[in-house]
Amino acid sequence: MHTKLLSTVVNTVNMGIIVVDTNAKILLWNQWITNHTGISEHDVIGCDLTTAFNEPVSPALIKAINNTLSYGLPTVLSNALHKSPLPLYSQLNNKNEHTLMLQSITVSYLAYQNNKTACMIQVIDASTSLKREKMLRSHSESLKREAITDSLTGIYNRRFFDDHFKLSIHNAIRHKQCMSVFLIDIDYFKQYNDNYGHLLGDKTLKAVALALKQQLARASDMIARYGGEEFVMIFPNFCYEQSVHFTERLIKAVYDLAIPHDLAPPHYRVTISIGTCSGLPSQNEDILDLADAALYEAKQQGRNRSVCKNLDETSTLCQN
Ligand SMILES: Nc1nc2c(ncn2[C@@H]2O[C@H](COP(=O)(O)OP(=O)(O)OP(=O)(O)O)[C@@H](O)[C@H]2O)c(=O)[nH]1
Repeated sequence: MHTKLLSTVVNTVNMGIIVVDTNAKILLWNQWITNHTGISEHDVIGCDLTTAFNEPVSPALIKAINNTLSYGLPTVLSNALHKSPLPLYSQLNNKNEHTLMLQSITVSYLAYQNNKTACMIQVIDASTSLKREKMLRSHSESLKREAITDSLTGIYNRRFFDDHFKLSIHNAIRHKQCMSVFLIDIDYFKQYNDNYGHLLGDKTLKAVALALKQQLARASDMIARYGGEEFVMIFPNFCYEQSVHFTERLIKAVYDLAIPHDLAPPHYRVTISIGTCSGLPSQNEDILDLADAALYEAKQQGRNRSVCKNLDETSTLCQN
């Protein structure tokens, strides 16, 4: 009665069980293994494990069995290193396509009646847990990405900028390298929204963000949405003279989008103003505050222009 119950359990359990003797001859082969090989227990009892399957068994598993039998200790085959030690198929129909099952295998030492010893191979289908793990990893990566991305424009958001800015200042001071900060603001954007509506305003914000982003050439350069219709760029190892030339490119890139703006004289199209500050920073706020002051000056001077400040010489250059 008890033996029958045990046999039912062994053949119902949702895992593969193979037991081999000290000569690697098969003593037990449960229904799960049959389901995933198409080979019945009856055909393999007494056969050598290496010949029971019609395909090769991984040498790592043979080694694990030998080790377990020699030292009486269990062995776990990591499924990161050994994906499919046994020729098992999740769905036998797929056998022709050779989609082997991903497996987690544990080899255990068995000591039973009259000092007999054997080795039990337990197999779990790791495909589902690996798939779940992969899904969770990709979900957590996309959550991380979302947390630092501005949902409207797809560029980095203010949160990312705040962290990145601190790190950039730290690196610039540490390596004694100049850096540049650019604050970029769309001109007369309130009037644009009032005249064309919020939806078109959003579309224009996206177009401007993309045009600005396309000007970035180095992986180390960063653009983020600073707030509303304002953007910020941080360029490490980028000095005053370079930033002066670069602002010209930014202004032209947005001007060339040729987005009509009937309430923005004298060009009557969407333009930007830029305030920049470059040099070797000393304190976090200095460089950003100076870029902000430069942006204010650019607005005061008529917009569609940049004002560039040099932190090292505290000189200012205005361009239009
Ligand atoms: N469509 C849209 N508008 C936004 C968004 N965020 C901020 N704005 C608008 O941007 C406008 C900014 O207006 P202001 O700060 O007065 O600046 P401005 O009209 O561009 O004037 P200047 O900067 O002086 O040229 C406001 O009308 C905000 O509602 C957004 O996500 N979408």
